[in-house]
Parts: sequence; structure tokens; C-alpha cells
Amino acid sequence: MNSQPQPQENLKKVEHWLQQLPDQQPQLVVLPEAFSCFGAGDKAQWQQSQNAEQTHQALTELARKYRVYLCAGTVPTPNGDKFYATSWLFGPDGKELGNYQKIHLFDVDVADNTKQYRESAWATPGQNVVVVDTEFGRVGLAVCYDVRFPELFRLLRQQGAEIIVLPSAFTQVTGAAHWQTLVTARAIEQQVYVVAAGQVGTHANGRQTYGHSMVIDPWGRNLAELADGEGLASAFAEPEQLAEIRNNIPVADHNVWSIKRKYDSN
Ligand SMILES: O=C(O)CNC(=O)[C@H](CS)NC(=O)CCC(=O)C(=O)O
Repeated sequence: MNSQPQPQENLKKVEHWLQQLPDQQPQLVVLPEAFSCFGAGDKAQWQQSQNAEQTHQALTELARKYRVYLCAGTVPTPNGDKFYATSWLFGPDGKELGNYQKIHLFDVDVADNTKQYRESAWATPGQNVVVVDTEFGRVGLAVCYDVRFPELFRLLRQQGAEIIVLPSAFTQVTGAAHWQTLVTARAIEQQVYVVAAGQVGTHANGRQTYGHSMVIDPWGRNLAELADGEGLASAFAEPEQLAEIRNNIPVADHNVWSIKRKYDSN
């Protein structure tokens, strides 16, 4: 998505894309980071956090209407004079199955027209690792900058994740340099599907995001990718293939930290 400041407009756009989905059940849909309000400034984001319940309700209805698992990441949710960057995962009946507050905040200097990103100035980091059961198996939640921290992905795998969703808004500059490599590395390391949905293009505040939404399988294959602009990228999850890869290359058992834990408990 190329989200703009107005939540109403962005939600309309979400519904537009939901109408184009292939006719498959069950289905998991992942939206990009800040899909409901982007490029409006920190104050607008904070104001949005005060309306989080309304946004939650609108997404509940969309998940139910289109009968999809819907990862709506991220929406600002209230936390005093700051907010959390929260991802919600809804089931096809509209019920919220889990929520995740972005842990790693993007306090980074980038050689682009924004230059300084200081996400922690207005957002509070989450502290919980979140994995949710679905008809596909277990879905782990991560967001954008989290992809640079393999430790989180390992914790998600330890908690049984088979698919990891990654709503994102990577910068054009860091995306061109690192996006596909990072997403693919996390998929191969943890032997999971990574469904990475990105913001794309130029936004109201002049920020430029990289896009290239993609689905990477547990072997590191790129199953689907959007080259340019907005749209849908879809792929099938194949649980037998995931099991075979984990069986053939049992990295979770070989991992030095797992071995250490075994020794420790002796
Ligand atoms: O600001 C908003 O409205 C929504 N949130 C974002 O765009 C976030 C925080 S600024 N972006 C990232 O985490 C980019 C990470 C990235 O680009 C990298 O790791 O290289």
C-alpha cells in the first residue's frame, strides 16, 4: 500500500484489495505497517491511537465480511502521551486472536530526505513475543525493523511459529540495500514462511518507502513479489514441505543454545 494520512481512505483501499483476493480458504492477509495512517506526523498518529477502538471495529468487520485471517499491522494504540505500534491478528469470524506491540523501534539515521528516524520519541516498545494458532499452523508476529534482530525470530520459532508475518514500511534506501536479504535470511534460519508486506512509494510527509512485498518460503524461495507500486502478492503455504525441510536440516536441535540448555538441565 501507499498509505496516506486519512484512515477512511486507507480503509477503503484495504477493502478494495480484499475484494480482489483469490477465492481460497483458509486465507491469511497481511497489511503493511501503519496502513491506516501514514505520513501525517507524530501528533496525528497519537490522535489515531485515541480512535484505536474504531479502527479495531472496522477491521473486525472486514475480516468477517471477507472470511480471512487478517494481520492488521500496525495501528497506534493508546499508552498515555505515547502509543504502541500494535499489530492485530483477526480470525475469519472477526475475533481478535492476538496482538503484538513492535519491540524494536527505528531510531536510525538514514541517508534520505528524512535523515533522522526516532520512532521511540512517540512510540513505546512492546515486551512480548506473540504467536497465534490458525488453521495454517502457528503464526508469529513481527514488524519491520524487527527483521534485523534474528533473536526475536528464534524466539518465535521456539514458540512454534511456522509462518511469520512482517508488516513493514522500510525506507527506500535501506530497503534497496537490505530488504530481500534480511527477509530471506530470517526465513531460512528459522525454517518459516515470512509474509512481508511493505509500504511503497512517496507519502504525504515526503518519506519514500521501498515496497517489494514478498512471500519467502522456508527454503528461502521467493514465492511471490510485488515489483513496483501497490497490489497483492499471494502464495500457498505447504505444511509438508515445511516439515520435510525441518526434518532434513534440524537446525533447531543443532543450535548451540539448545544444546547448552540440555547440558544446563543435566
Ligand atoms: O512511521 C510510521 O508512520 C510507521 N512506522 C515506520 O515507518 C517504521 C518506524 S519509523 N519504519 C521502520 O521501522 C523502517 C525500518 C527500516 O527501514 C530498516 O530497518 O531499514
